[in-house]
Amino acid sequence: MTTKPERVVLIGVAGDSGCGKSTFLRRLIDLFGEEFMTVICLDDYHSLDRKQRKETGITALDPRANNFDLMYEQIKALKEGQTINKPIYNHETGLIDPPEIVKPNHIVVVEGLHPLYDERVRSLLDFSVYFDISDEVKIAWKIQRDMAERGHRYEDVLAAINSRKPDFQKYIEPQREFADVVLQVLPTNLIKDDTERKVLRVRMLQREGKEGFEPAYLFDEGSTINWTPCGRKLTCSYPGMQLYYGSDVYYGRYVSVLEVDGQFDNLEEVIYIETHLSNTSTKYQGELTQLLLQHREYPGSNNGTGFFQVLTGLKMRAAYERLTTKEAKLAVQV
Ligand SMILES: Nc1ncnc2c1ncn2[C@@H]1O[C@H](COP(=O)(O)OP(=O)(O)OP(=O)(O)O)[C@@H](O)[C@H]1O
Ligand SMILES: O=C(CO)[C@H](O)[C@H](O)COP(=O)(O)O
Repeated sequence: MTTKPERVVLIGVAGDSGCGKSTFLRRLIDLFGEEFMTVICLDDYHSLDRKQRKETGITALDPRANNFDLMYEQIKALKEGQTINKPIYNHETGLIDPPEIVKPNHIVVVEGLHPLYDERVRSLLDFSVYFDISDEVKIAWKIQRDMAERGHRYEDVLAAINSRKPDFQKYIEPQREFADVVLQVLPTNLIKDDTERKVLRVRMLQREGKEGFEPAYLFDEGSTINWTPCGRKLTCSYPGMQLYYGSDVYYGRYVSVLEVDGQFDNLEEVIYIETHLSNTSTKYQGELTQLLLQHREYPGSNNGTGFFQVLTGLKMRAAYERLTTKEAKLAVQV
C-alpha cells in the first residue's frame, strides 16, 4: 500500500466461479494501480472446509458454509481504516489456513460468491457489479477452460455445473437485484440456433437514481436506439454487430440498458462506438478504447464483455473520485 487512505472506497464484484471476475479485476488494476487496490476474496470466509462440506452435503454457495458475521466485522473495520487479521481458504488443500494481516487501502475490492448477500456487508459497499452469465455461455466457458487447461472430461464439467445450480439459484443469483451494474452475457441474436457461443450478446444494466452514478448512454439520453454501426467506420464480418440503448425495469427499479451483440474485427475501431457514447467517465476521448487495446489478449476483449467491463471500471473510478473528493472537501470544512 502507498499512503494511508483518508477514505477507503469499497467495491463489490459478485458472480459465480468462472464468470470473468478475475479478468475484470485485472482491468481494475489498470485503472487504480496495484498499490492502490487490495482484493479480498470472500472464499476466505468459508467456515466449512472442503472435507466438512463434503460430509455435510453443504456447498460453498450455501450461506451456512460461510462466516458472514466475521466477513461483516472485518470489511467494516477495513472501511474504517483498521487493519484486520483475515482468514485464508486454501484452494489447493481445501483447508482453512492461519490468518494473514490485511491493511486498509484506497480501494478495497470484495469479490466472490456473496458480496451482496448479507445486508450488512452490502450496505458498506460504495459501488457493485454482478456478473450474470447465462447457462449456455457459462457452460461453454467452463468447458473450454476446464477441458483445455485442467484436463477435465466434458461430462464431469457439466455435472459440476448442474450440481451447483440449485444453490446458485437460491443464494447467488438473487444478489443481482442489489448491484449497481449487472453485466449480462447471453447467446447472440445474430445467428439463428447458434451453439458455438463465440459470438455473444452482452447487456450492461445500469441502476438509475444512485447518487453520483450517471449511466452511460448512446446518442440521446432517455431515448431508445437500435444501431447497426457496421459500414465505413466499423469493419464487421459475419454475423455483424448490433447495438441497443434503452430503459427497462429490473426488480422493480429503473435501469438504463446498453447492449452490444456481435464482435469487433478491429479493436482500434472501437473508438467509433466510444465517440457515440456519453457519460462514459473517461478523462479523454478514446480512453475506453485505449484501455481495451492495452489488454487485447484478455478473454472477451473483442466483444461486449471486454467493452462493458472497461466501462464498468471507469464508473468505479468515477465513484472513487467523487467519494474521495467529497470526503476531502468535508474534511476541509470541519
Ligand atoms: N469474456 C470472456 N469471453 C470468453 N471466455 C471468458 C470470458 N471471461 C472469462 N472467460 C473464460 O472463463 C474463464 C474464467 O474466467 P475468470 O478467471 O476471469 O473468472 P472467475 O470468475 O475469476 O473464475 P474463478 O472464480 O473460478 O477463478 C477464463 O479462463 C476463460 O476461459
Ligand atoms: O465457488 C468457488 C469459488 O468461487 C469454490 O467452489 C469454493 O470456494 C469452494 O472451493 P473448492 O473448490 O476448493 O472446494
